[in-house]
This record gives sequence, C-alpha cells and structure tokens, in this order.
Amino acid sequence: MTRSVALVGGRGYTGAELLGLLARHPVLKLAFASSTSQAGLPVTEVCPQWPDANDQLVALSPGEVATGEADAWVLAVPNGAAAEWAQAISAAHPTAVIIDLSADHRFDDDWAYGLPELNRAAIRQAKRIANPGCYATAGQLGLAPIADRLAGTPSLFGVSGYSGAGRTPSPKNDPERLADNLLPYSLAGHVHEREIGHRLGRPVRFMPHVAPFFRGIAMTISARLGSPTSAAELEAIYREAYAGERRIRVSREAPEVRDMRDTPDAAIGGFTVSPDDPHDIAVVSVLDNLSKGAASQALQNINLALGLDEQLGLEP
Ligand SMILES: NC(=O)C1=CN([C@@H]2O[C@H](COP(=O)(O)OP(=O)(O)OC[C@H]3O[C@@H](n4cnc5c(N)ncnc54)[C@H](OP(=O)(O)O)[C@@H]3O)[C@@H](O)[C@H]2O)C=CC1
Ligand SMILES: CC(=O)N[C@@H](CCC(=O)OP(=O)(O)O)C(=O)O
Repeated sequence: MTRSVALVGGRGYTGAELLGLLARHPVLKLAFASSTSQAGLPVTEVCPQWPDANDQLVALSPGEVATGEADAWVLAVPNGAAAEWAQAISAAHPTAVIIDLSADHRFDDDWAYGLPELNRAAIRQAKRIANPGCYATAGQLGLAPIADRLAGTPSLFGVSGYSGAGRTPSPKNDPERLADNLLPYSLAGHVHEREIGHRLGRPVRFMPHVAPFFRGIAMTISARLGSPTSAAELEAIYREAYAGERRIRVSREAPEVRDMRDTPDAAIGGFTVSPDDPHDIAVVSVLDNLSKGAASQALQNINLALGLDEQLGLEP
C-alpha cells in the first residue's frame, strides 16, 4: 500500500531535502512537487538522487489545489506564504494532512506542534501539523529534560549553517559576507526565542549566529537550576528523558556539527556544571537544520499522521 505526498515549494532547500527522503521511502510516493517560478524544471535538478529523470516540478497556485490529490501536503514555502495554501488545501481536500514547515502556524492551537519527541500523541491524531523551527527544535530538545528544574532564564547561543536562511539571497546566506566570519543577528526577540518559550512555558533568551558552513546547528545552552547538580546527575536526567527515542543521541562529550550533518537525529551532550556554583550548568544540542530541523522531522510527522511507523524511511 502506498501513500502520496504533495510538496509545495519543491525547489527550496527544505523541499529538496524532503525529496531526497521521499526518493527512498518504502511507502510514501511523491504526488507532485510544485514551483511558482520554475515549473518544468526536472526534479533531478533539485534532487540529484531522484530516481525518475522524467519527473518535473509543476506549476500550481493556491486556487488550483483542487486539481491535485495527496494523502499529505507539505508546505515548504517562506514565512507568510503558508496560510493561503493551507486554507485552499483544507477547503479542497478536508481529509488531507497538511504539514507546514514555516513559522506561520506554530502558535496556532488548531495545529499540532510537530516535535514528535515532545508531542507524539497529538501528532498521531492531527490533520494540521506545524513543523518546528530548526533552532527551536535544538533548543527544546536541549531544555525539555530540565524544564521543571530551571531557576532562571536560560541563555541559548545558536550557530547555524547558511542554508538556514533559505535560497533567497540575503546577508545571512552570502558566502562572501560569511567567509571567515560569524554573523550575529536578531539577538533578542527572534521567532525561535518566542517559540521555545511558548512551548516550554517559560522565557528563554536566544542569540542566533550564522556561519560559513552550509548546514547544521550547534546550540550551547547556559542555565541555572533550582538545586545544585553534578555532570553525572545531569547526564542521567537526559538519558532517562530520552530513553527509547531513536532520533535523540545523548553523549557525555559535547556533540559536534560535522558529526550530525545529513542525519535525522539530534545530539545532546557536553553536560557541564560550574565549579564555582553547582546550580549553573551548560549543555550542547546539535542537529542538521535541514534534516531534524526541518525535512526529516516533517517525515517523522507525516509517518505518524498517516499511521505509519514513525521512523519509516529514516533508518538504514
Ligand atoms: N532552511 C532551514 O534550515 C529551515 C527552514 N524552515 C522554513 O521552511 C520554509 C522553507 O524554507 P527553505 O526551504 O529554507 O526556503 P527556500 O527559500 O530555500 O525555498 C522556499 C521556496 O518556496 C517557493 N516559494 C516562494 N514563495 C512562494 C509562494 N508564495 N508559494 C509557494 N512557493 C513559494 C520558492 O520556490 P519557487 O520559486 O520554485 O516556487 C522557494 O524556493 C520557510 O518557511 C522556512 O522558514 C524551517 C526549518 C528550517
Ligand atoms: C540562518 C537563518 O537565517 N536561520 C533562520 C531559521 C530557519 C528556520 O527555522 O525557519 P523558520 O523561520 O521557519 O523558523 C532564521 O534565523 O530565521
């Protein structure tokens, strides 16, 4: 039995990543991938590993979605563009699952928040799923196990590869601007700062930076706990919290971006306690922004919402 996926925004970085995953998925088949500006482009131009050289990106507008059929629709479109698509698809295909990769529906209670390790039951039942932001995924997975132990406002120092900024040219994905550089931006009030705080139920401070590598996120979290702890106790808390979670790797050592590139996992480790004050801790959370930060997490959500094994297509 196969199930079909329609992809809106197939030419973008996250869309291309999802195409790569669908190319080798045992059950999910691509109904079509759309492009507003490059219809007719071979899918293999976007995703070299795509198996059928005859497949092309199709032209589609929100007003035409009734012409398409799919069990799940993925919106891999810029922030601000998703709502029009979601409304049109809901009207034309009320039983279809919609997964929005943009930030547009993450604060909307009518949409299940698509972080499986923290919200699996709701995702299983959902027809509308808001995929988390990439830094927001790293931050929540790095903080959730100690959320009820926090005594202050955690600080999250994040560094992302420039693919995080998408294809549309900007200083944040300009290789010349980024060469031998590290670009701080949105150092207060970033949407992910609000997203993490909203989901954890307490404020955080998040300071993003973009780096000259293409993909990956490293996030170092500094927090104060209500009770003193040790590195061993901290590690044990995380190991217990993520026991059985196949997409979460917990390690004593601090994880590194280069080890998580092109993987669907998040790695959490480097558990450190201040020698001056055992209430103050640091932990590192690392993932691939295009994978666990977007497309492979979306695949977990599609699998769950369609009643398939969550890890289908994500493990060798
Ligand atoms: N990059 C990342 O690491 C992450 C991104 N996200 C979010 O995922 C979404 C996609 O990101 P990303 O792939 O990086 O973005 P890109 O800019 O790489 O791709 C977005 C694509 O959407 C298409 N597009 C633009 N406007 C519209 C529209 N009105 N309707 C339909 N398609 C449109 C464009 O392709 P075309 O011209 O062919 O239509 C464009 O290539 C964004 O909302 C982003 O915030 C979330 C997590 C991580
Ligand atoms: C380097 C870079 O620009 N990263 C993006 C995060 C990408 C992402 O997660 O997109 P959402 O807007 O859908 O949350 C940013 O900081 O906006």
